[in-house]
Amino acid sequence: MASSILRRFIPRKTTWMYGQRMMSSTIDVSVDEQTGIALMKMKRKPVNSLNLEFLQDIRNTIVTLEQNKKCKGLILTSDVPKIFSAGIDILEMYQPNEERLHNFWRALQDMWLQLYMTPLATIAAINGHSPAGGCLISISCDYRIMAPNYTIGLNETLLGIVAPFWFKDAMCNTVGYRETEIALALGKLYSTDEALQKGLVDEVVTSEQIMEAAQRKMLEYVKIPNMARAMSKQLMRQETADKLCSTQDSDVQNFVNFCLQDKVQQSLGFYLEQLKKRKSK
Ligand SMILES: CC/C=C\C/C=C\C/C=C\CCC/C=C/C(=O)SCCNC(=O)CCNC(=O)[C@H](O)C(C)(C)COP(=O)(O)OP(=O)(O)OC[C@H]1O[C@@H](n2cnc3c(N)ncnc32)[C@H](O)[C@@H]1OP(=O)(O)O
Repeated sequence: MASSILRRFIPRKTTWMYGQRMMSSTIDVSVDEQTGIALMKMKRKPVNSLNLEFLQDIRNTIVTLEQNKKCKGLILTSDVPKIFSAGIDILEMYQPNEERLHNFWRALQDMWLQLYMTPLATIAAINGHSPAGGCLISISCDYRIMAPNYTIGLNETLLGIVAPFWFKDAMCNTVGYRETEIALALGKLYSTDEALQKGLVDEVVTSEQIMEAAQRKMLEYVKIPNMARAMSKQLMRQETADKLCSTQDSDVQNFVNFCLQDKVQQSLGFYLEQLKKRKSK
């Protein structure tokens, strides 16, 4: 069901499958073949930040699950306490190797296209903070359930960087144009309650209840005839995905040019310093 454009990219194999379990160093996946529901836990310590290899692993996992005829739905969550994902690994953008920077952004694009357009039903069980790239993963799922007392949002401007148009589009499709405009300008990180109020997440339950709630909601999704559900998703999302598909190379070049600017490097260095200082307080 994912567009033929997406099928062109054959990902590197780094995920191993043992029966109904798949393992890599950063991801743990199990598939319940009775219900057709897969559970993917991100476990790239300390904060599930998204580096090149982790992005490839996430994408490979989705591709492998799509090929499993028994799998209909995917629940994404974190195995790292209190953090869903800290977003892009800032060290990929700070003082980068230019070739790796190209590959990194391409991997982020490809992971996003795979997740956003997957015919699998997807639910994010957001059991921790979810800034920037973490928010992107969440809003790319079909449904979001979040635990209380965490934050989520596209906070890029706080780092002196800009959310690319496809982050913006995914956010607009979730909370609407005006809310996205405010959120991007201010680098807004929403509390769980605010996120629920704005429709950035669909449900709030305690951390203890989140997996049960995700399973319950997923059963609703996988009960719907598969092809009809997947085609409805495609109907809603294809236009947004195509916008990136048709400009992937120039988007990579824009990103690389942007990152290599002295001002951007200074901002990223400053932000990393603040993160370390915050820790030592
Ligand atoms: C017109 C437009 C033109 C051009 C545009 C073109 C292109 C666009 C350009 C750029 C787009 C980039 C899009 C970017 C997306 C992103 O995702 S950027 C990342 C944003 N993420 C954050 O801001 C999160 C920062 N982290 C935190 O807030 C906290 O760490 C946390 C709340 C997630 C967790 O808090 P704690 O549990 O207290 O943990 P610590 O803060 O102590 O962190 C532990 C450890 O991890 C390091 N770390 C944290 N986050 C990151 C990260 N994202 N990347 C790398 N490293 C991270 C932190 O520094 C600590 O390290 P150590 O001190 O232990 O070494």
